[in-house]
Amino acid sequence: MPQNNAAAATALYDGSLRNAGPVQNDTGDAVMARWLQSAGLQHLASPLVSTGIDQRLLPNLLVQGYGAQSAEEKQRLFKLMRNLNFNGESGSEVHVPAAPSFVGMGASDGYYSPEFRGDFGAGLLDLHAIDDTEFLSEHVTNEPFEQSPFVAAGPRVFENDFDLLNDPQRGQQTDVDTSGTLRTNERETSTRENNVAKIKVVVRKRPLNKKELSRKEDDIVSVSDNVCLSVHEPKLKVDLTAYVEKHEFCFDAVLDEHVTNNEVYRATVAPIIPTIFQRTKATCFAYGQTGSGKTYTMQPLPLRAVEDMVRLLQQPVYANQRFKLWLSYFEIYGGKLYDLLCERRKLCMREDGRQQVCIVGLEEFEVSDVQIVKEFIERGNAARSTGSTGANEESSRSHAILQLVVKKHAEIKESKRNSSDANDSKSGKLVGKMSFIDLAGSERGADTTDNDRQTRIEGAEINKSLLALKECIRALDNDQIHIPFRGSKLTEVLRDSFVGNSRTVMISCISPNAGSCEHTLNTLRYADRVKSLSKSGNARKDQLPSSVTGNKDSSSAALLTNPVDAEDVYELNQSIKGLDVGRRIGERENFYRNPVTDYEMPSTTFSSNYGFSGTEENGGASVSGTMDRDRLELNGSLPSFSPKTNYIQRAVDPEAKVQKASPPRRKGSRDEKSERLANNVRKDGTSNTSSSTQQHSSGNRSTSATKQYEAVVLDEDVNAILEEEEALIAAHRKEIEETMEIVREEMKLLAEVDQPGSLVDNYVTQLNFVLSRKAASLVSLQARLARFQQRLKEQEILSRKKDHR
Ligand SMILES: Nc1ncnc2c1ncn2[C@@H]1O[C@H](COP(=O)(O)OP(=O)(O)OP(=O)(O)O)[C@@H](O)[C@H]1O
Repeated sequence: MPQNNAAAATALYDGSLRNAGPVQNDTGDAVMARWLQSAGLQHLASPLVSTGIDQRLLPNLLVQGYGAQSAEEKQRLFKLMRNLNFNGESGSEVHVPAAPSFVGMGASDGYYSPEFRGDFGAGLLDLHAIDDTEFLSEHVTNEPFEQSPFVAAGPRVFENDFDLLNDPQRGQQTDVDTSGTLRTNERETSTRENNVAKIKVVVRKRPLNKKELSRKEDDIVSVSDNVCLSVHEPKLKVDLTAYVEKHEFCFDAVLDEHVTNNEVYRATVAPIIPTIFQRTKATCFAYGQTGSGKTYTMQPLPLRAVEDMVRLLQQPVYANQRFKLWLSYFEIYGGKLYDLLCERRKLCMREDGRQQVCIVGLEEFEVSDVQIVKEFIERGNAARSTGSTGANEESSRSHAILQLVVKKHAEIKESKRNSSDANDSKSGKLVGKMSFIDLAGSERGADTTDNDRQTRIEGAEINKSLLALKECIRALDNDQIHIPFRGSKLTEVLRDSFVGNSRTVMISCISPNAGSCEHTLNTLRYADRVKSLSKSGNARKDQLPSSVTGNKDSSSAALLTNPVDAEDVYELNQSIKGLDVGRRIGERENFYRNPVTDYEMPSTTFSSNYGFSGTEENGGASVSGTMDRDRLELNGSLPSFSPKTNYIQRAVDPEAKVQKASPPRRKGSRDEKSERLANNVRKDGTSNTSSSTQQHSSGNRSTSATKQYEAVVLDEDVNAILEEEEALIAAHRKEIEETMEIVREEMKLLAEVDQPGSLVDNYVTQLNFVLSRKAASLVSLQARLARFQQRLKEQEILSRKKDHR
């Protein structure tokens, strides 16, 4: 039967689209009947045959309601037509109904046959994809993934993105082969592979842990269905009456504390795996505060992925093409790369001529079974940089990246014939890549109990990379030509996952206890921004019932109303706050020195900047009406935001920073920044006079501006220190090389002077020259060292001053 399906598809396709005349012979009828049968629509075959209706009229049947009665039948018929590419061919004759809400996909995305679809649709900056990967056969037969019990429990959860993989109805469209394994028809498989959303945001809530239970902490996160959750924030009124503020969020999926790691895999990574064999570069990462379950969530995913990938590799279509799976595991710590599977060897990142990211020295290991992968992961984890935080004894201080790469290897015979291909055959040609990233705890940067310089620098790096990551994901999903991957080492490393045919899954991990409320909210807001600002996210949110939208958390709701403006101003704050690396500041209206908070604007700050009235005493729902009106008014005055946008572009866009490459301590640069900041604050003050909260906080504005300015300066310092540190180390290396060269020259001089009859004058002159060079080199290094020491002291004083305020 599977072969029959393929044959039927081809025959019908050929018959209906390529032949000029209709296919009305017996073979055509039989093919049609079989094809309809494959979609569970066999009962439509007989009337068609008996009436001699031409298949080319099939599209019109949908319009006329011929035969297909139920909505489900019509949908199946429609899918069938799309698979046969009737739409692409028949032009105006065909009625194309509105796509059934495939979030993030155009109505026709991924549904045309290879001939019409072209090269996997529009990719972002798809410059290297074609050069660097093999063009693979679209006709791939895959084993489908197991139906998730989780999905079954909530059938609507993944209906938009993952439905075809998890659709129980698919049983009717698949056939069982002799070995008992499920096989899908080829065309449907390739269609499905392109139907996985470009970005998926999933939230996972962990259960209360022992400590939290012993402290009798409340679980403040309730998962209402599999896509929405509520955070019940305990609050106090001014008169100390307790009340609860409810924040609602909706995502592509919300996984509660009962969901197992297997189910997490099926909801997140499983649907992407087949696409890796189709030239896709995918990224899955976990985000959240320390101790929220990122590592717990991320660690099993590669194992499950390898299981499925190995199964796919064994399929003849891939085995015949000599596809192999390779694993590497490295970490980014303090902006530097270390190989976790090679004694933490320091790695260098380079770009080749085609801007392809290449991590020099990174060891890749071929893997063919899960057990080996398990061992590699354990080995890598043991080498990972961890430290203790209040919330987690084994807190990650680095971003760990595990990559599974599918490569196509040339035949040995071929490589012998053409020796220039020898290297290729050894390393293989990249087909697709799956990167798993266990991000450092998002609050690492403001570990208030341990705020030494090293921790602050670590925190600044973490903040920078999280902000850059969000920027890249947004750019990716909005089909922006410019992807700001230079924003951090993390995004630079993932550069090739942000171009071409890519997929991203973000798993936001949250802790349910009341004590983590603020962090939980900030994690959810970060996730919300990643999702809601994307095209697909907007589409989804637009469909939300107004009650949900109205109840949404204020900042999220603001973004729904006008994502661009709100985001721009939000980014202004983030660009300032995200750069902050010191201890938490007490005043509530100012940003906190906490990286989680660094990605979120406290509601009062938000209100003060925008004239929104989300005060503490108002629940999200009760203020939403006024807030929306205010926002709409604000949205009407777009031009007033442009200076901020300019600032944001300069402050956030790391490429702009790189291009300017101005010395960080240049006075002019600080003055410029200060001026811009002051302008922004002035703008805020003049454009948002309607808000009560703004009035409330206006008295603090100048202090706030000063602190924001200080934060920018502090960040500049941290960045400068990191740059100078690199430069110092490089200079030291160079100095050693020079010294060695000089020593060699000295030895040569000694050897010469020892020769009988040598000229001592010559020796003295040359030695003098050599020693001067040696001294100059040392003095230069010492000067650099002294400057660096001074910078460290300045930074220390600056941050202490800030801490004491
Ligand atoms: N869904 C869950 N079910 C059961 N236990 C969990 C779950 N999520 C996390 N845990 C437990 O919570 C603790 C902290 O989890 P984990 O180390 O994964 O946090 P993390 O977010 O990676 O922290 P950090 O950023 O500090 O590394 C671990 O002991 C882990 O076993």
